[in-house]
Amino acid sequence: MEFLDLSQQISAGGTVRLPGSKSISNRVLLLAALAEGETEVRDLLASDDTERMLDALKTLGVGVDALAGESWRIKGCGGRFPVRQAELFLGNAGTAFRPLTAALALAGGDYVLRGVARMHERPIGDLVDGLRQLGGNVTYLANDGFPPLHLKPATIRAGGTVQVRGDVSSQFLTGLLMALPLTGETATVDVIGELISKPYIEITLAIMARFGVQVQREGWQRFTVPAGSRYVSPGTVYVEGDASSASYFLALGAIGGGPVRVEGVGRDSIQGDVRFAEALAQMGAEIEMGPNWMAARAPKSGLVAVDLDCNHIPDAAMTLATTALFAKGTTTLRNIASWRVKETDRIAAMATELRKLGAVVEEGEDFIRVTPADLKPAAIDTYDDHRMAMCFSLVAFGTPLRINDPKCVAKTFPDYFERFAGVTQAAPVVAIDGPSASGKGTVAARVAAALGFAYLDSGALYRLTALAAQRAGVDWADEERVAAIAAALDVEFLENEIRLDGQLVGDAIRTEAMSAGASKVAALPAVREALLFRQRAFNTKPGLVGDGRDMGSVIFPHAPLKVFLTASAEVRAERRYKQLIEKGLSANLTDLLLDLQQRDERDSQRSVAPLRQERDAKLLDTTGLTIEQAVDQVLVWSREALK
Ligand SMILES: Nc1ncnc2c1ncn2[C@@H]1O[C@H](COP(=O)(O)OP(=O)(O)O)[C@@H](O)[C@H]1O
Ligand SMILES: Nc1ccn([C@@H]2O[C@H](COP(=O)(O)OP(=O)(O)O)[C@@H](O)[C@H]2O)c(=O)n1
Repeated sequence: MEFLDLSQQISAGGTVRLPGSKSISNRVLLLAALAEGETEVRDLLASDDTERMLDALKTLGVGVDALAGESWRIKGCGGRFPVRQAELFLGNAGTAFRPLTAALALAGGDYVLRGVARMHERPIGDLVDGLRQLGGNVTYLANDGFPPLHLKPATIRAGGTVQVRGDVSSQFLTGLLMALPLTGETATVDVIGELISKPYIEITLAIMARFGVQVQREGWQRFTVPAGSRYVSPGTVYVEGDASSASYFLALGAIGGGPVRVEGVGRDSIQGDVRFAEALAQMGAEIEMGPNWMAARAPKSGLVAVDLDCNHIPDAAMTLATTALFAKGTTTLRNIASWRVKETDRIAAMATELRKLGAVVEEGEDFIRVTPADLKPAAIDTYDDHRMAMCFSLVAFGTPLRINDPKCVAKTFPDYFERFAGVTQAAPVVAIDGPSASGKGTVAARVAAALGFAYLDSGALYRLTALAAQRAGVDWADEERVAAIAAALDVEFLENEIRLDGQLVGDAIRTEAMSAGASKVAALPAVREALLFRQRAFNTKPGLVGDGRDMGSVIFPHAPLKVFLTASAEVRAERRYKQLIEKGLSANLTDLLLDLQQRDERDSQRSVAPLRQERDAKLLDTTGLTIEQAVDQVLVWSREALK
């Protein structure tokens, strides 16, 4: 599985131009297709969900032309799709599936609508019931109440009243409302139960109005589409930036110092999720807003927990769940039952993954309660849910972490992690690589102490793996079993000692036998893979000095300073000889030189992460240098690079 490892972050600040809103993009595309006349849609969101809608419209015979940038020209079909029989695949795009179901059921053709497996688990029965009340001929192709669906031509009962439940997904009401003008008659929708996510209905009504259809609304219970309503292109439509996407960056500002400014949505937005900013303000964040922008910064006294009804911001509320990890006290997010029928069961997913990090979480049918704790590194699963991936990126302010399947963000925000990197600053790494006994460990430990950084002796992990394998009677060449041992190593790095399975092993791993064993197990790709995240998890604040063979090439490729430390083989053999003798271990200079040359050869020639000087690494030959001189040089470079 693909993954993305995030280092611990130190600060956040800067400006992000947001991608277009998903909710607005897909509504505008559908209404532009149903309208009379051509519509130019500017700043459309480029993502999986909008691609599903664009593909569907093309399949239905609607003229769809890509213009420069993220602009599209849609040739409206005046309420009648040219293609009368088609099979559509809509992925996991709820904002495409629900409204298209409604529009196509009333459009009088023969259509099959399918999605990915998760889409087939997301309820649609309430919408289908509404469409059947109008005479729509809709059949379930698998399970009752769920996609896939077969829509057949039907005689639509014009006029009258349709009842639809409002407490499962507001997208049912959105779908019905957008489709009703196709009947040409007066139609009224009565909402049964409390209508959730009302701000999304406001978006629907605002966009319908933009295309010339005024819905009359009595509270949130009754909506009437007048007879003779028809969609007419307004010419050009600009899609606002995505307010849900804004939530991650505002939260970054609130957690990481800020200010982080988002452009594309602001005070004048029609999206309900802009009210996420109010929730963040309640947590103490300092919020500023203009017509088309918002900015957040951290409060001096720190964020505080909230107890909040989140019905009006169901998507952005997820961002509060991970922001809560940085707030004092226990945060409770209420009235979020709709999370359970989204891309995944978001309450369950959120609780499971937060617990992996050490947070204390309580979940109920329609709420989640999060109490912060000392966060520990973990690999976070994202459940093919873009928002899970984006929410958990915030956790990097508390601990390094791994995000599994990070590309799921493509649903709404394909370059999210690049933008994230653009406004955050990671804890820096000084990467020191080089051959055996070049002085890496000595120099790295002293540089770390001088900078106040943590120190990673990566070679020790390979030595520990070799020792643990030997103790378990596992051959150093048995890749699978050695990798399993590496993955499960129970290690504790103390000030000047190392514990393996509770026992002190500082000297046991330094013997020449273990040097040879380490270099053998280090050549096994599965072993290196197993130790990858464990090493990256050392990248905490304020920073890290790591030494080894692949610190700069594989483990920390973005390290602001990479040093390649070396010395002549003879000098290195002498150094190692002295080191061993001082430790009271036996040693033979000739054997040491030979062994070291063999190890250099094996480390340089292996297929994975071979020892070599990276192009962006600075070379330091310590053959004629004292330790102090070597340390001073690396410190000079560090101060330059970390400025
Ligand atoms: N100029 C120098 N720089 C670093 N170490 C040196 C230097 N001169 C001698 N040494 C000694 O060399 C030995 C090997 O260094 P070490 O840090 O263990 O190397 P490595 O981690 O590269 O295997 C140590 O005993 C160290 O004190
Ligand atoms: N990042 C690293 C560190 C060590 N190693 C391997 O582990 C062995 C022991 O590493 P070490 O740094 O403790 O060895 P010395 O340089 O101290 O001799 C090396 O010979 C390498 O084969 C590696 O492959 N990658």
